[in-house]
Amino acid sequence: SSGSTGRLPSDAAALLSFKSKADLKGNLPFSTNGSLRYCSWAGVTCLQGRVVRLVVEGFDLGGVFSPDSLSRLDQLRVLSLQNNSLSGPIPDLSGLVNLKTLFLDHNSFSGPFPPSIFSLHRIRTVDLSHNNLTGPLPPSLTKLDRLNYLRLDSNRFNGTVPPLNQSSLQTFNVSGNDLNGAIPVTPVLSHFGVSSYLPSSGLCGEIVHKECRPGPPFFNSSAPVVAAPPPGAVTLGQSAELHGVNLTGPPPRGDHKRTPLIIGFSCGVLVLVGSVVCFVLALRRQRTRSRAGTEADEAEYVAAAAQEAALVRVEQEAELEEKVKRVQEGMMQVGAGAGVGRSGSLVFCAGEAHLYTLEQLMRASAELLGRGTVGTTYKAVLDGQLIVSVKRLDSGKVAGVNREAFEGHMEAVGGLRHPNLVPLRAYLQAKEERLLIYDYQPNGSLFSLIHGSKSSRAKPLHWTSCLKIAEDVAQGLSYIHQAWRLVHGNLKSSNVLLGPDFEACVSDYCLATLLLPNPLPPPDHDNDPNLLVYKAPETRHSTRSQPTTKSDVYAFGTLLLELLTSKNPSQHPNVEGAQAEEVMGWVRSTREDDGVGGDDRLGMLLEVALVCRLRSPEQRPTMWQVLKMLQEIKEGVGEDDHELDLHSNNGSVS
Ligand SMILES: Nc1ncnc2c1ncn2[C@@H]1O[C@H](COP(=O)(O)OP(=O)(O)OP(=O)(O)O)[C@@H](O)[C@H]1O
Repeated sequence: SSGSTGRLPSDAAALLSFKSKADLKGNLPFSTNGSLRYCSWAGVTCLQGRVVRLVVEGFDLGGVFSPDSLSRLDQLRVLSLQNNSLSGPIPDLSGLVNLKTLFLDHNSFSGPFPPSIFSLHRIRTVDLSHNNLTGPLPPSLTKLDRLNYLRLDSNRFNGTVPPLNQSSLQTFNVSGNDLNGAIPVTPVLSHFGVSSYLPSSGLCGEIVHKECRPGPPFFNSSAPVVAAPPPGAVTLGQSAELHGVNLTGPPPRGDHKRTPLIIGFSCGVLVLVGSVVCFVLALRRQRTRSRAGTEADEAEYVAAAAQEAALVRVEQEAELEEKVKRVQEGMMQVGAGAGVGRSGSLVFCAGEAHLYTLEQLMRASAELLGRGTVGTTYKAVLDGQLIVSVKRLDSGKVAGVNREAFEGHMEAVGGLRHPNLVPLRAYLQAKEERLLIYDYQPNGSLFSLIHGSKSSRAKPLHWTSCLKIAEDVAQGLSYIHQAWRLVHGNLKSSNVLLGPDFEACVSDYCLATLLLPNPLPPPDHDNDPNLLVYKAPETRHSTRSQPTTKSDVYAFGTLLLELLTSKNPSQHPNVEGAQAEEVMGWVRSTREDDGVGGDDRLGMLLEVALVCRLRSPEQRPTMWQVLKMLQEIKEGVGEDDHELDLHSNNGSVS
C-alpha cells in the first residue's frame, strides 16, 4: 500500500531526494523495499509522523546536498550531516523554519556562508567548520540572538570578524581562516581565548594580544585598535602562555591531524562493512513481524523516562539532603594552592567562552555528588546561576601523569563535542590539584533510571527505551573511537547521564588512561563485583593493561545486559561460555511481557550484547558496527508498521 509515489509522505520524499544526490556510494541505509517506514531509517527520529531529527554522520556520502530536498522538513529541529565528504554549496535552508541545531562540519562544502541561516529564527547551534567555505563572514551574524554555538573554523573565510555580542553565545571559533583586521572588543568576543581566533595571520587586537599595525581605519575609527601591553605586562609569548595557548606552535587540533584519522577511519569502515552486513543479515533472518509503532513507543519512552527520572530525582534529593554539605574546605584549598599564571588558571577548552573565573568557581556553593574511581564529583552553582559539575581528581591516582601530558590529554578530550557526550568545558591544574569542569546534567544517571532508588523496585525499561538509550550511547562511543581514536576506558551505567531531553550522554570518558601506568595496588573500586563485570577479561587481572576500543565494546555489552534486565552486573550469570538460549531464558525471566514483537527484538538486542562480550577482543565488533546493528534493529521495527506512518504525517510538535 505504501509503494506508490502518489502517496509518498512529503518527509519521505524529502529524505529520498536528499539521498539520490548526496549518497553516491549507496552508503545510506534508507530502505524502500516494499515499505516506507522512514521514521525508522537510520538517523531519523520522528514525532507524530514528522521528521524532527536527522543525524547522518560519517557515512562518506560523497555527493552534494541538493536544494529542495531536506529543506522541506519543516518540523526538523536537529540536522547533522557531519563528516560526510559532501561538496558543492550549502543549499537554501530557509524552509527549515524550526531548525535549532545544524552540524555540517567536516565536509567539503564550498561557496559563501549560507545566507538562509539568517531566516532560521530558532537557530542556536551552527557548525560549518572544516569545509572550503569562502567569502566574508556576514555582519548579520550579530542578529542571530539565540545563537549559542558558532563554529566556522578551518574554512577559507576572509574579511573581518563581525562584532558579535549576543550574550547567548557560549562556543565560538573562527580560527584557521583568512580573516584579517582588528577583532572587535565586544564583551562577548572578549570572553573567548586566543584559540577561538588563531591561527589566522591577519587578525590582530587586544583579544589575540597582537598590536594592529597602523593602516586603514577599522570601523570608521582612526584610533589604533590595540594597545601595546601595559607597563610591567608580560610579553606576547608569556601572555599566550598564561592563557594556556601556544601561539608559535601548531594549532591544538588542526585539519592535518584529523584528516588522516578520518581517511583511516573511512578505509577501515569499508573493510568492516562486509562483516556488519553479514551480521545484520543473520539478525534479519531471525526477525518476525510485529505491530509495534516507533513513534508511539518513542513518545511513550519520553513520557515514561521523564516520569521515572522525576520520581528518582525526588527520592534522590531527599536522600541527598542529609548528605549535602558545603564542601568549600576542599574547594577553598584549591583556591589557596592556585597561584597566578598557567598552573593556577582555569583553561577553557578550545572555542569555549570564558564564562567564569577561578575565583567565581571557588565561591560557588558546592554539593557532593559522589566519589568515583578517579576522584570526587561536586555540583557547583556559580553566583546562584550557572550550574556545573566539578570533578576533583584524586592527586595520588593521577600522579603518574606529568603536567604537560595532562594538559595535552585534556586539550584533546576537551575538543570532543557530540550530542551524546557530556562536554568538558574547562580544566585546572594547580599545585596539587586537578579539576575538570563539565556541564551539569539535571536528569540523573542511567544507573538511577535503571535501578531506581533503594525504595522503589527496579523494573526493566521497555525494550524500545533500551534500544533508544543503547543507540545514544553507541553514537557517543563510536564518535570517540572513530573520529578521535580515543578510548573511554570506564563505561558503566553511572557514567551515562540523561540530558535535558532525556537523551543518553556518555560522561567520564578518556580518564582511565590517566591512571596508567599505575604502580599502586588496584583501587578499592576494582574489587567491586559490579564494576568487575564491565572489565574485559584481557584487562581484568593487570593494573598495567591499557583499556582499548575493544574493552569499551565489552563494557557496552555489559551495559546493554544491565539495561535489558535491570540487574546489577554482579547478578548477571557468567554469560561468556553460555549458550544464547540459556542467556535468553535468564533475560526473559527478569522481564514482564514485552508485547507483540518485543520478544523478538529483545533477542536481537541480546545478540548484540553477547557479541560485544565475546572473550576474544578480535572477535568483538567495533563500536561503529554495534551502532549499525542497533540501527538495523530499529529499522526492522519500523518495517512492520508502515500503515501508521503513512497516515499520520500531519502532526506538529513544538
Ligand atoms: N556532569 C554531571 N552531571 C550530573 N551528575 C553527575 C555528573 N558527573 C557525575 N555525576 C554523578 O555524580 C556521581 C559521582 O560521579 P563520579 O564520576 O565521580 O563517580 P562514578 O561515576 O561513580 O565513578 P567513576 O569515577 O568511575 O566514573 C555519579 O552518581 C554521577 O552520576
